Amino acid sequence: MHCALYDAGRCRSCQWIEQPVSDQLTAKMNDLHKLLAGIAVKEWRAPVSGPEQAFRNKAKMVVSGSVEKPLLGMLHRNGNPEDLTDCPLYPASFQAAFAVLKPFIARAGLTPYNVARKRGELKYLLLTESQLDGGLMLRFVLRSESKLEQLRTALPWLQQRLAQLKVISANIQPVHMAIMEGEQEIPLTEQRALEEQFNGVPLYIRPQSFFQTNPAVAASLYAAARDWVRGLPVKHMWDLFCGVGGFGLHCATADMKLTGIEIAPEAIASARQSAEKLGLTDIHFQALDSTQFATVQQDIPDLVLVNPPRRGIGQALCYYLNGVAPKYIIYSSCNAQSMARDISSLSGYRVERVQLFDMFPHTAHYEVLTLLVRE
Ligand SMILES: C[S@@+](CC[C@H](N)C(=O)[O-])C[C@H]1O[C@@H](n2cnc3c(N)ncnc32)[C@H](O)[C@@H]1O
Ligand code: SF4
Repeated sequence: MHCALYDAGRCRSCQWIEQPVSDQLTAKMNDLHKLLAGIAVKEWRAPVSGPEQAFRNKAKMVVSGSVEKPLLGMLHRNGNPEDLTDCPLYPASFQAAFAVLKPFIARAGLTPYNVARKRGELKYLLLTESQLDGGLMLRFVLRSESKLEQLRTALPWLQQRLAQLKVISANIQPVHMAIMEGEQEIPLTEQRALEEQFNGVPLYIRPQSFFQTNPAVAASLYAAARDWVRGLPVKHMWDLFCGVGGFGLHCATADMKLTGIEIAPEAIASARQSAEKLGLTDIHFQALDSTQFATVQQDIPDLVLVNPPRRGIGQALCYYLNGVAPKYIIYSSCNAQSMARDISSLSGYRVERVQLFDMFPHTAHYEVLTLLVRE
């Protein structure tokens, strides 16, 4: 793929961009084979990839520059700002949105936050698009509430020009140079969630909850998990680290009991909304720590699906699973290294099937779906 910003040395985030995607896939498969070298794998499925560009549904833009001439993009290590509104990973609709957002920042008087001087208000713009209808969610990450009224007053101008904006909120992040988002989220529209749909399954995107950023590949991943689960005698399953419920909602049937566990309450609100829309009643989504939930359960399911953050599921959950021994485990991971470590801590399981999903093209990262069966 070609990226003018990469060629000009202005952004080097896509370190593999110069290699054809087929070579990238080969290198990722080699990496996965190496990480699982000590483990017998019965079936390797062919890797799944999606579009090479315009595949991201989300932009996280650092706002810098001046209020009259804001830049949306990132800061280099030396603190110099870079405008990335032309990044080819975003859909064309984002460029149109950025073109309206820049003058809006000036109209609303949202002075970009200056990291070196610790001054200014607007730190980030977070933009997400639904594939269902092109609806947009926009979040303003602000240093404080001091410009909130100005923002509210100016919003109708923005909404008139970007009719696809459905969900708008302000996130307050008072801490300097800390994680991107703060705890306080202030809704600025009545609509609080953006409706999405993968494979006919309704999903809801909200502020403060994880949502997959490559919708085409994520839809294939969820569909694969659904097909694998439907091929097994599963009447009761857990979806741990479930986020907005994508895996569980795909797998659930009217005669299956599903429990979904996720730490972020906003993600659980989305998952419950989907379950209600699907009319499925034996679905129980709860905002809890996965390990704390699991370790006090008596009713052990046929299948436990896990999709943890990069750190993996951890020793405590592995030991617990060894003890209660569900018949099947499906492990979906964005970090094959921690997944390989966790699998080697699981005893009494054979690896039935492995499939790579190229969720993060042009980088060394990938997603992998693994089915483990009790011996
Ligand atoms: C890789 S995401 C997967 C989300 C979801 N399965 C999906 O497909 O969108 C990992 C999720 O784990 C959640 N998480 C992190 N720590 C957790 C914990 N200790 N217990 C439960 N969920 C946790 C995160 O909030 C995040 O939503
Ligand atoms: S993130 Fe976007 S701008 Fe940066 S190298 Fe990749 S494609 Fe180019």
